[in-house]
Amino acid sequence: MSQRFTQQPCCYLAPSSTHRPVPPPTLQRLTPPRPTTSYSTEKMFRVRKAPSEEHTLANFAYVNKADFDATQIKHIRIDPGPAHHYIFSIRNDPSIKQGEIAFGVPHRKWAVLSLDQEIRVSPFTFQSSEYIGSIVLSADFNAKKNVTSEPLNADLMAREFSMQFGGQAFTKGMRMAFRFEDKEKNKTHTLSLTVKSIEGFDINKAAIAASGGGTADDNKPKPIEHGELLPNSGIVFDKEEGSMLNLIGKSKGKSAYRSIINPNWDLQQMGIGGLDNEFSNIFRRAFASRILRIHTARMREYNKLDPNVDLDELSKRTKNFSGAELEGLVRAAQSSAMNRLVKAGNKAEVDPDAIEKLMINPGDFEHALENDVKPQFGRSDDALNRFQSWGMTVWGPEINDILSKGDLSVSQVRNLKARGFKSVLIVGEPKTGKTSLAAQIARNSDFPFVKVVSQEEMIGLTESAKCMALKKAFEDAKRSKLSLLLVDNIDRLIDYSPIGPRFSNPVVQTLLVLFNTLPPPGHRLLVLVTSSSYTFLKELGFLDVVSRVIEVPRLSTPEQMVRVIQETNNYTDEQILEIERNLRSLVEETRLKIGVKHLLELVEEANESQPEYQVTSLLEEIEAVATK
Ligand SMILES: Nc1ncnc2c1ncn2[C@@H]1O[C@H](COP(=O)(O)OP(=O)(O)OP(=O)(O)O)[C@@H](O)[C@H]1O
Repeated sequence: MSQRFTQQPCCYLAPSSTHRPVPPPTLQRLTPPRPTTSYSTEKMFRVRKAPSEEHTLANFAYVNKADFDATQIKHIRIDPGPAHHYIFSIRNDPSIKQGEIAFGVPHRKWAVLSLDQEIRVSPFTFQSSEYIGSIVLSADFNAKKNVTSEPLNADLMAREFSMQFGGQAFTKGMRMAFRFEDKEKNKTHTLSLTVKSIEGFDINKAAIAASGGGTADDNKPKPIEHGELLPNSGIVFDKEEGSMLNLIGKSKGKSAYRSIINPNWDLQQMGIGGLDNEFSNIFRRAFASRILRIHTARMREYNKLDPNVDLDELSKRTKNFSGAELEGLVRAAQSSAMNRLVKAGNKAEVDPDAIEKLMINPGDFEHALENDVKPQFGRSDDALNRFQSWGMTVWGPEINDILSKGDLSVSQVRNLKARGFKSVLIVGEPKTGKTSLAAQIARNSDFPFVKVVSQEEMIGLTESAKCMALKKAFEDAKRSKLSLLLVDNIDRLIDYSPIGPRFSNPVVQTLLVLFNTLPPPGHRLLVLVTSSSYTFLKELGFLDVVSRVIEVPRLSTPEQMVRVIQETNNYTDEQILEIERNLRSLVEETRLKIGVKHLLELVEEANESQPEYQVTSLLEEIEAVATK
């Protein structure tokens, strides 16, 4: 039997009925080894809007066939700036002119693209290790007006998702819109999704391992940054933090553990047609035999560790954990296993054979990782997400400019040879989006250690305890080789009050010392600081210790304001025109300027009124700001 995949074109079994026509994605044939990215046909394109909502929902980037023929090129890579790139699947659309590339709003927000921006685009091909075994998506309603408390069936969503997007490219952090129809209830829901994590597998290595070659590691799923979705990839939905979404079903939630290969794994159905049965069986066995195997000395000694637990895999997932945190993790897994042996009734009873029956399994570690122990060191991805609750609207070139300046500081720190420390002050009026932009720079940096220091974590601390906490945050960051610390809202950290003015001198002095101390040799640190009190920081001497100042402006034109309002998806095209008309005269009369966060807050407030008054209410709120 040949180990190679056959050469016939393969097909994807399109769903028999979906609420909207989904173009059947053609799955790439698997021919090991797959070529890597080719830059030979790199071109410059201008960013445009996706022509319709349907285009946005199909999750592609759209180009003219004369530029890239989508029957030949499935995916592209765009390079909006020197430090980051994004991958999209493409479709041809005759309404897109040559030299143009169109994206829906979620994609533009994710890749921080402004309309008319010029970007470099090249064809992209995934490697054989970049097939998606499972993907975790966090979900929320795409607009407040669509919020419902009725339960949404995550299994149904997972099925729809794989039908709609099989063969497409997905990347960690990617945002997208997803519409699905609950046929039982005859309802359509539109959600916004963010890709939280992806596990990939190497289809070629797995085949080799299945026939006895390669190493044990070859057929394990591994976290990957991006990959191609197979119609049979495991799909798990989490609800976005703070979302009203009520998910039910097996495909939901953090605790849902789904095997990378489900029992009905059928390569024919996956669209990888033309394989003989023998190969399919070997392939299926290769994955069925993989499950996690972990051991810890004491537990193993007493035969309390399920042989399916895999320490190698676990150590990869916990590489940022300290010794104490690892110990805590093992203990949390133990107590999860113990809980299974406790019968809950009127009074809790422990199974009399608990000691014999106690067995710590992979699910216990999974549970402990998700719920109990989070590393002190590592990336504060959750915190960064929280700072961008409304996403990023590129309301003007100013945003790209700010992010490029941030990227430059990131590259400078990365390229420092010996030891290095740079700090960037991100200043602007209140509610202009400073923290969110700092979070975007942190996200783009891809540094292994990213931590946030904010007043929220220091509530209730005395002045000296606060100084200690700050010292510890800097020390922790300096311990890692390449770190980024986001010191959010320094004004609040130093208890600054313009009346007086008052501030905490010990905290200021501590920060000045910390900003003046280099990390140890071989260690590099970038600190991003946000503030609304430029003049005061200048008086304190802060500007002498920071390497760069980035200013975040307010929105000052009706076009910028309309763009932000439009991207909330709360208004019809007619309503947007009405808002635009009114804003034009208001801005002309009052020279109104408003921060992006402030404007988004007003949209949210206006949404609380009856639908027919929402536009009036929004305009009144904005007018009140303008005339204050
Ligand atoms: N282009 C943008 N730049 C920044 N934030 C944006 C942008 N587009 C949308 N947003 C959203 O606006 C909000 C900005 O809030 P953020 O806390 O960053 O503002 P801030 O200036 O730090 O506020 P404050 O002065 O109250 O501390 C976030 O929810 C973010 O998702």
